[in-house]
Amino acid sequence: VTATFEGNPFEGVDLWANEYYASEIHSLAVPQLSGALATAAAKVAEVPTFQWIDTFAKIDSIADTLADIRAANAAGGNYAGQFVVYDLPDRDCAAAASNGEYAIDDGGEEKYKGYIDKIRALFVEYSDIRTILVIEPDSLANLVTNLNVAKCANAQEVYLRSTNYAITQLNLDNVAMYLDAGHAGWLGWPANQAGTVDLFAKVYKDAGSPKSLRGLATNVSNYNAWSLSSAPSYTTPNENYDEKKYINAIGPKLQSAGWSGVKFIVDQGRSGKQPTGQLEWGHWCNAVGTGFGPRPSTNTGDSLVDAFVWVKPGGEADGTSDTSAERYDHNCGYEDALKPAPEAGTWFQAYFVQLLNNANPSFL
Ligand SMILES: O=[N+]([O-])c1ccc(O[C@@H]2O[C@H](CO)[C@@H](O[C@@H]3O[C@H](CO)[C@@H](O[C@@H]4O[C@H](CO)[C@@H](O)[C@H](O)[C@H]4O)[C@H](O)[C@H]3O)[C@H](O)[C@H]2O)cc1
Ligand SMILES: [Mg+2]
Repeated sequence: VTATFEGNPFEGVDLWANEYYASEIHSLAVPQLSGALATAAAKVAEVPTFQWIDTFAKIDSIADTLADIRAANAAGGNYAGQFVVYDLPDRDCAAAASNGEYAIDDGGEEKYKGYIDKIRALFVEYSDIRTILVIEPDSLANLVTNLNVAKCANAQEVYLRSTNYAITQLNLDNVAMYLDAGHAGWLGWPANQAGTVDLFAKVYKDAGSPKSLRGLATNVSNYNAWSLSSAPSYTTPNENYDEKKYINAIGPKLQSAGWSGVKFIVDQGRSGKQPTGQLEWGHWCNAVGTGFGPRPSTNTGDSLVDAFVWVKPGGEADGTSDTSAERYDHNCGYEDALKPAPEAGTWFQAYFVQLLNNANPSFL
């Protein structure tokens, strides 16, 4: 039976802790730990994180996870899956660390359609499972603030057409989608809000206001608090110094711009220590002084916010610190970036231990 639903997709289900992250922790992290830290690490593996589909080949891991969920649900469970769609051509156009497999000048737009088509086929095959998606981190946000970057300006139309393809093709009864919308320190600056609202409202309307497109995801792969009583030094002079302020600044504006039912989810996976150890708010790569944050929950206290979630799986690197690497980004060389760091998306043990030691609530 198709897992149709109304309203908040996080209500009335349990979130699945996928085997991909659990196996990273059990095979890579735990063996390097002992005593209390090893015990705490094993608990992190039980937290439901989003599974990043950052290559065409990774689509097979969606099938694995959906099969796991189907089996668990057949045994009495009521689980939903969480995935990140992340493979745009000329991906991560303003940075180097997360550049992807597809290039616009090498047929990337058509290849991306094939990527989306294969994913859609799985969600149709597993229409009995509720599936929650974050669509293309950093992409539209870069179109708001980085059209001065040649690679982003060149990618603009392809990003828009590809995003439209994704949200129309994945508009299925068992699917809920959230478009990535940067974070308070990115699109939350007053100067960036108008551009943000215009772009996201346009994308929503141009796609025909898809029923499955529930809203926006914020703070993905970043470290901001949900709600603070005072501004961390590095956030000044932005009045929106946490995600609650950012969301409540743009939510009503999006409603007025034609997205009346817009809702939000907020990544809190690496937000447990506030203030963080960042020297500059814009230093996004492997930031020091961070910890695992509030666990995924619908208990947000804010009618605009469906859930706190863990989108970026803590322990997977943001980018390599190897200055000779092709994907080396200078952001990963800053003093407040933990080093030495491996390639984006690969296991970064020292970072995992940092998050574990600084976790709030604690796993220890
Ligand atoms: O004093 N003032 O009044 C004032 C006004 C405006 C100011 O300008 C703002 O300054 C902000 C920095 O504070 C900039 O925000 C940064 O923008 C970067 C992209 O350009 C983001 O990087 C991405 O981060 C992702 C993970 O989040 C990575 O996955 C991804 O690979 C990576 O590319 C940073 O997060 C984000 O913090 C704004 O654009 C800029 O408009 C500044 C001051
Ligand atoms: Mg990144």
